[in-house]
Amino acid sequence: MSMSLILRRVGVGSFHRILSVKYNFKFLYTHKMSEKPVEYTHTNGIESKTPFLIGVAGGTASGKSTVCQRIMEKLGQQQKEHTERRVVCISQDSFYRTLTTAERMRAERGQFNFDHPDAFDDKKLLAVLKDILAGKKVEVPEYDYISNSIHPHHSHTIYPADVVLIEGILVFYFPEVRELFHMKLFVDTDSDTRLARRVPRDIMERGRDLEQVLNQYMNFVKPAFEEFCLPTKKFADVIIPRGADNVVAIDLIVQHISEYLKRSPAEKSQLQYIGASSTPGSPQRAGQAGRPH
Ligand SMILES: Nc1ncnc2c1ncn2[C@@H]1O[C@H](COP(=O)(O)OP(=O)(O)O)[C@@H](O)[C@H]1O
Ligand SMILES: O=c1ccn([C@@H]2O[C@H](COP(=O)(O)O)[C@@H](O)[C@H]2O)c(=O)[nH]1
Repeated sequence: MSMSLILRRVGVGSFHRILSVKYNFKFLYTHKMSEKPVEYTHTNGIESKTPFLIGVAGGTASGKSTVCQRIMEKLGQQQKEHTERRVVCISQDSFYRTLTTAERMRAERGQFNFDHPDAFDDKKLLAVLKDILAGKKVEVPEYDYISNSIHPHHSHTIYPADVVLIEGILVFYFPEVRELFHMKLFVDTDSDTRLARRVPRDIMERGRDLEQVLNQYMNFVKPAFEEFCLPTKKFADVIIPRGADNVVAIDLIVQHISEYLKRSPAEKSQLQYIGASSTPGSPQRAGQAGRPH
């Protein structure tokens, strides 16, 4: 079923309760020619493709990873060997920068702000995304939340794929990174729910105690969400209320990706309309006001 047919069946009114789509729904199903030519690169004499890059932002514990996992599952990608996957997912947390000794000591006491843009190595993230767009195989570090640092021995090899999802609290914060995305999703889960999910997750999976989690949340996570993450919601093309609970929204996104995967390479290159071209504040739209968040 095509996206336009789904829209007609669901009805535009109901659709807006399922997810919010910026400007108009056309973005999801209009085949607009890319303003940037799609680059075909050659690695070892093999033509490789430019993948469709999807940014997934949202507050901590909003369900970004779970939404990406659901998308991968519904597309039957989780069961595949890594080398065979057509859709892959990367976390921005893999791009936390290495802390100085003093910062590491503050982090151990829960006094380092991991929610501030300065905590990330945005240049490295940008370089890796550019390599991915160039069709290269890349190594992505694994982040260890217990030692608050990149794991010294573990990394993930990301093989060239058709669709790459990048999820993280600040993936829309850095303009150069933001402009690389062909589609931007914002997982919009209410903050009480997010805190209620973060507390058990950080205690069970990230080695924290209750007092530490609540102090970090009040001192850093909540203020930084309001200052740095929430304002980036205006850059999203699609807003997903309630995260992974929003099965209809996830199914619509899955449908869009499946249709993309069925296309020939030439059709794909035409479908790679540039998300940045519809982004308020991007060079192409300088002077136009962004939608308030
Ligand atoms: N819809 C949901 N219902 C219940 N628990 C959820 C839901 N979505 C996520 N969670 C749980 O909440 C925590 C945070 O979810 P996660 O997807 O890791 O969020 P994020 O990637 O945004 O930090 C995890 O423990 C996850 O299992
Ligand atoms: O060493 C660290 C690194 C990060 N955090 C917190 O993690 C979240 C981002 O991850 P989500 O999966 O999106 O929740 C961020 O809010 C940091 O506060 C950490 O606690 N320790």
